[in-house]
Amino acid sequence: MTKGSINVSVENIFPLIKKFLYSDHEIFLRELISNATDATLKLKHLTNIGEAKVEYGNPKIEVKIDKDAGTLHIIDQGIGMTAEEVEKYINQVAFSGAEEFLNQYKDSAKDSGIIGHFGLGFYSAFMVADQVEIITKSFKDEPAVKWSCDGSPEFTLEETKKAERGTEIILHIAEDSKEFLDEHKIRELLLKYNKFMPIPIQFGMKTETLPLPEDAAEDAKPETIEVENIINNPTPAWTKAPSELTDEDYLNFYRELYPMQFEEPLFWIHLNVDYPFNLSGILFFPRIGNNVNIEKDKIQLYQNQVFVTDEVKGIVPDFLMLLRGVIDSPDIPLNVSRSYLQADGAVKKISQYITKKVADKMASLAKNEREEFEKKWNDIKVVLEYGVVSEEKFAEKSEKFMLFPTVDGKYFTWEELNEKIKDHQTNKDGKLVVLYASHQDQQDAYIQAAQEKGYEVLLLDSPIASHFIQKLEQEKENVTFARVDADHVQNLIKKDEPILSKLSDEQKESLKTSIENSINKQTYTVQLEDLSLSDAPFVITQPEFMRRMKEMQQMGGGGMFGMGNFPEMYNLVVNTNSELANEILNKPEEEKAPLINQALDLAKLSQNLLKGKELTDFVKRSFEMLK
Ligand SMILES: Nc1ncnc2c1ncn2[C@@H]1O[C@H](COP(=O)(O)OP(=O)(O)OP(=O)(O)O)[C@@H](O)[C@H]1O
Repeated sequence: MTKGSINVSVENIFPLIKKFLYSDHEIFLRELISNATDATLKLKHLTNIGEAKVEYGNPKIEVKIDKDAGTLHIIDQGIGMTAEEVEKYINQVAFSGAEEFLNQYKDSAKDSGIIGHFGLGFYSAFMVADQVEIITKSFKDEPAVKWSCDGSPEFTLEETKKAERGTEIILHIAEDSKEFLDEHKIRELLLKYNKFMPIPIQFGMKTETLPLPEDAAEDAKPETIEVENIINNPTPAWTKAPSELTDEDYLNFYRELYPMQFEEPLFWIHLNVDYPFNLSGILFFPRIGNNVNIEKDKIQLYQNQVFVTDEVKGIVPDFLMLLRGVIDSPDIPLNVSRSYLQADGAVKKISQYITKKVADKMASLAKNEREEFEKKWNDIKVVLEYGVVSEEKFAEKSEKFMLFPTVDGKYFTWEELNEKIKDHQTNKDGKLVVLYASHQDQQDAYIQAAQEKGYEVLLLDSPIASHFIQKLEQEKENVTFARVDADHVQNLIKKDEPILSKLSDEQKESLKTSIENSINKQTYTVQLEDLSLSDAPFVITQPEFMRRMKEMQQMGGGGMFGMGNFPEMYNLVVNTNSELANEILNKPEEEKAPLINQALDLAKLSQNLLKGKELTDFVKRSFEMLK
């Protein structure tokens, strides 16, 4: 037996490891299983190239709990180690890695971003164990050895008996880490980190019911057998070529990934690239609608099929954070802080690649499966609008796939829309005015008025529509958007048409004064307009600019500073050519106010602004009038 002391300058490194990595100490299992996987894959490689003259077979990794002994075992059938290799890889290489890590990050250890994702490898075992043993037999014809270390720099190394090739790591679980002797806990960790690792992982046994033979008697009981409980799927969909997969395979994988999601994804994008970086994965578009909260079931990041995190900010562009799925790349540096990640060249390229793939997929759907794409539009528009607003590269490609739905269920691309409305909706200054509603029911009166004039009205109702519109106006020359209630329909698209007025200037002045005296001037600005006889006498409008800035501010970002808290302000458009205007003018002074108030309430009602006591009073008053 050899006794030795690990060459170490830090007096006792293990308590330090434990302390620094405390918050994330469960990763020890992932690290040890990764090592077992590497050892197995190395053997596969060596047998493939004829370097190892042994049978590769169907190796597995076994995880076992021995409650009585207080130990957790990780057993593989990989290449194993000779005494010399243990000396080299465990006593020297692995240790120097751990030491280097500690020296480098001691001071910044509180930045858990660094610690959490640092592959500390074998020595992370000491986060949960007060003694660790390695029993290993190399695939080479050499005796098995046992290494043992109790967390001090002293270790022992001796020959031992082990018939099969491979390595068994035995963790004597420390008093404060007993939870890792709990089956549920270990199962949970295996499912979290190792669900898609490439070598089968066995954890205990399970009972399987055999199918009954066809000619079985009616009361026959099916037979059951005990089989190894394999917890992972070693060949998940993203590791296969898209040509090998059917739609059903993708849907099955989605269910496997998110067992608690009962709704199917709308479509998916298979990512696969190996130059200039290596990345594979599948992104799913769930039904998003106007719900922009992401709490659970996020995109998961893997490194060679080992789960790393579901915090993918910085790697996946922001607008795609609402998607689900998997990204697997060995090229994403995990041992660095978030701010560094965002500046990393490879990571930037990955983000750009993903953006491009999503844009290409959308363009192909819009071109080849237009009808289906239209049906799904409502569920994905938020993501795409967000993409246009936040990613220049995405915005550049977006004309091919952004759709503009109308209030009556038609969908146009920008080009189609432009073609359709350019003759009728260009104003006297040569600007194309795109009309839209944000709420079909609430703005019905305005929508109807616009449609009566032959205008197309879009329905832009996503929570970020105002940001999206703002962006389009910046990008496109001579285009302006106006919500249908931004002004009286006559003024929405100003044309060079002669305006005739029935009232003289003095009459208008008197009408304006009477109205202003009867209403709340803080909220409503009276605006007299010479409209046609059939146009509504009173209409409430909200100027586009003010309203949009307020909305943008409320949604976060953009908008003008302080606008979010600005009081609501409206214009009260009064049609001077209406019969009602005439009535008001000609009524005796004391009868004007009731008439004006009733008309204002009606206008409010059609803008959904009449609420609470005002509404109750209005209804009462209206009933009185019917008597
Ligand atoms: N189960 C095992 N079978 C064979 N060799 C192993 C096993 N576990 C560890 N080793 C050897 O010990 C070395 C050190 O392992 P350790 O986990 O500390 O670092 P690593 O795997 O090289 O890197 P990382 O820090 O990314 O985990 C490995 O490179 C490998 O040579």
